[in-house]
Amino acid sequence: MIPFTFYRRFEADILAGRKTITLRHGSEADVAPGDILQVSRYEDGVFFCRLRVLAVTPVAFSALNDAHARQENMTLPELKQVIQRIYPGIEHLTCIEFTLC
Ligand SMILES: CC(=O)Nc1ccn([C@@H]2O[C@H](CO)[C@@H](O)[C@H]2O)c(=O)n1
Repeated sequence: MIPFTFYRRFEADILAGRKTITLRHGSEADVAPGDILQVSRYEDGVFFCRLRVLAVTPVAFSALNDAHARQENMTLPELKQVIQRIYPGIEHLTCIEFTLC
């Protein structure tokens, strides 16, 4: 089981199945299809679910599209703004697609 965190503001969307991908950079993206993620909130470490990784795909920031945004339950401008805040200036991202266990 791989420990993994999300900001707490995404907890409800993940538990409801409205958010089915996350875009990560560097060692945070070190997962493979079939891995089980033990997911807790970044802010307080509270466990809230297990996720199974379905796919791991490289994606450039400039190639993000409406399909990515839909899977994040955001608009594309919202998603780009969120990512620019978390990973300023980073072009190389990894899209991790998941499902609730
Ligand atoms: C807590 C932590 O370690 N890191 C991150 C990094 C990203 N994300 C979310 O994934 C999507 C694309 O980046 C957006 O919805 C982000 O807000 C997150 O929740 N937590």
